[in-house]
Amino acid sequence: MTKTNLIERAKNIREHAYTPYSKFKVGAALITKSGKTYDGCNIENAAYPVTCCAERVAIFKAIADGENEFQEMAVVADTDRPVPPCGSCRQVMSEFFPNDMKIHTTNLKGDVKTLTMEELLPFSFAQSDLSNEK
Ligand SMILES: O=c1ccn([C@H]2C[C@H](O)[C@@H](CO)O2)c(=O)[nH]1
Ligand SMILES: [Zn+2]
Repeated sequence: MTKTNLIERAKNIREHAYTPYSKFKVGAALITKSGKTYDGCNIENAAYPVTCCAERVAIFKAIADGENEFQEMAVVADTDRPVPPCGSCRQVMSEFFPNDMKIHTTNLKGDVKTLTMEELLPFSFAQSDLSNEK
């Protein structure tokens, strides 16, 4: 799958975003090493903090489906600049994405900013940091 196709998938699922509170729709598309795609949109809740971002919906769908090796992700929103994933999503991404994995952040105007996982969340807290705990 090309970067353009992945971005197109993110744009399509963005239409399914459930956003009665913010009206801010986000779409994310994730491709696994084996070539499967998992798309996500943000899903809000009347209890605002319960909201789940598009990126995490896509990742959690893949994990629940038994997939845990990832290749590339695209994220899109109607923003002036390519939409920056939030801190919670960056942390979840860093749990599953290799340091050199590419994340294409984009907007409806077609601006694209591609970052590696390492660039998106440097010096991230990881499983290996827990090793001294008894
Ligand atoms: O990268 C982002 C940034 C925000 N949101 C969602 C969360 C909430 O539903 C709305 C406004 O923050 O956008 C995402 O899904 N991904
Ligand atoms: Zn997020």
